[in-house]
Amino acid sequence: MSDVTASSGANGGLTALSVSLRAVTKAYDNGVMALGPLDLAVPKGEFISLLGPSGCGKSTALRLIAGLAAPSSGTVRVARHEGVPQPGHGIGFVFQEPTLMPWTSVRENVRLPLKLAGVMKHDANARVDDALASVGLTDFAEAFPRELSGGMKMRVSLARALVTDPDILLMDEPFAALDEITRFRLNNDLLTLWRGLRKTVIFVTHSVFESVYLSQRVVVMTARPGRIQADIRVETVEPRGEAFRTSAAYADYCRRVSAALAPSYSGQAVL
Ligand SMILES: Nc1ncnc2c1ncn2[C@@H]1O[C@H](COP(=O)(O)OP(=O)(O)OP(=O)(O)O)[C@@H](O)[C@H]1O
Repeated sequence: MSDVTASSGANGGLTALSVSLRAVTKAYDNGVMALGPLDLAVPKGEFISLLGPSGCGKSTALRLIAGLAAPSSGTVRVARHEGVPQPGHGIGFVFQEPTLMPWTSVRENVRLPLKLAGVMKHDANARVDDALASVGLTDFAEAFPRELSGGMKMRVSLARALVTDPDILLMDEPFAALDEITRFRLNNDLLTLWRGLRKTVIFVTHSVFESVYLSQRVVVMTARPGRIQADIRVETVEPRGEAFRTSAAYADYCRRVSAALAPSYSGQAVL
């Protein structure tokens, strides 16, 4: 039996947990066993990365958490705000492709989730302005997507995910297509945002370096069907910055995470 539950925190024992997956599996209709069994508990406000080989089920895990797909077995629980109804069900999703509407402005792209939730334009405006300011795009509100660089388009996508003030931000390889300099900059800006907003972030990446730089916890998954190979806590002086990126501690964490990933591409037994 699968069970997808939205808990308000007062029930379901999820007071401190944002997301809880218990013995979750996912088999697609074509017979592909994509995931699991997977157990994962993410406390509120934590920034975790899911790292694993291509096709191990990382995107599937995000889709299950977002309620875009149902597990084949097991339980997915997501804690929600109490009281105020949340457009977007309290979850913001950022994909690798910014998927912006090319025919309209940055402002209208960011307003879309509020529009879909029936929020009137004059009520939405202040929230759109806040979201644009949070990603440094105030001056580009009236620009069209074609006028933006790849990094700026990704900022619009991030603003669009933030505009509903979700509790949880799911990010599926958002910076994978960007050049390294833009990626580093967006990494830093994302960390600044996270420190200010303290949302729960579940960040999918293929990059060991990115996962260690960004997250408090790196969850390394096995090859398909994805299970947890290692769960590594990254403890360092906050706030993180270039000093961390070039430190011996950072290199050491990267080595540990790479070692945990190794069996999934070398076929070795798990240590
Ligand atoms: N809708 C679907 N129907 C059938 N199979 C699917 C579907 N979505 C994903 N799969 C398969 O499930 C497995 C896991 O896919 P998923 O996209 O979750 O992996 P991933 O770890 O995110 O991959 P990548 O890192 O390459 O993006 C893959 O083998 C994929 O082909």
